[in-house]
Amino acid sequence: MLELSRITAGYDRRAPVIRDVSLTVADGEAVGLLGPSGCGKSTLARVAALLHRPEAGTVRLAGETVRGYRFRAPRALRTSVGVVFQQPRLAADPRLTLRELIVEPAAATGRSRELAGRAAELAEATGLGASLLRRRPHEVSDGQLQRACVARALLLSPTLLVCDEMTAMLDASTTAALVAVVEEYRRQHDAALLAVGHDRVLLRRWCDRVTEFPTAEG
Ligand SMILES: Nc1ncnc2c1ncn2[C@@H]1O[C@H](COP(=O)(O)OP(=O)(O)OP(=O)(O)O)[C@@H](O)[C@H]1O
Repeated sequence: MLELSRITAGYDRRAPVIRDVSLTVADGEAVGLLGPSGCGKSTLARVAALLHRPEAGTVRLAGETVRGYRFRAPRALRTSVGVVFQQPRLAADPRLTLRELIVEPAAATGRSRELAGRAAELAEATGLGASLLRRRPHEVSDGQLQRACVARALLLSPTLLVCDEMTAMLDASTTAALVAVVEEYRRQHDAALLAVGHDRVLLRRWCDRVTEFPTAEG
């Protein structure tokens, strides 16, 4: 599903954050990625989600070699990856209601009407009732906003989910609820998962395999 080969990436060409890192996630597999703060896990997750162009190395997604990142990535490839970030407040457009936030990826592909029912199902699965769906990000808690971000990430039925510290700012019950939603989605769609985090116990429980950064693969 995802093959990251000898990736070098960062924010300053002279001082890359990650050097020569490789990682593979098989079809339907859940891989946990652990590592100390600042080692570059989020940077690698952003490369995997086609949001950050590496300086060197190859990314293959669903058998295709990735040549463009962000808006330069082909839409079909971009929408085959769902991403959930650590800080929902930075990821979510503050002007949108939670309902609009969930359905926005469909609007970008002209499929809002077709996917309205799916958006409602995902809102229900993530525990968001009608009154919360009418609110904007500043009117809900971090946990409620993260529920909407998970629903949004699943809307276009991705075959790979990248969860970057998805549960870092959540309490135990919201963590359990959102991990259960992701797992149910993966069971139904046979989707793969790359879960980045600090919580070894959670990742061991959640994933088929947990790897330390830099990965054993290189
Ligand atoms: N947009 C950016 N511009 C410049 N440097 C950045 C940027 N984002 C991250 N960095 C730097 O890159 C390094 C790796 O950051 P990254 O967020 O990938 O690490 P991480 O392992 O995910 O950390 P954490 O576990 O604390 O989230 C850090 O030194 C960080 O300061």
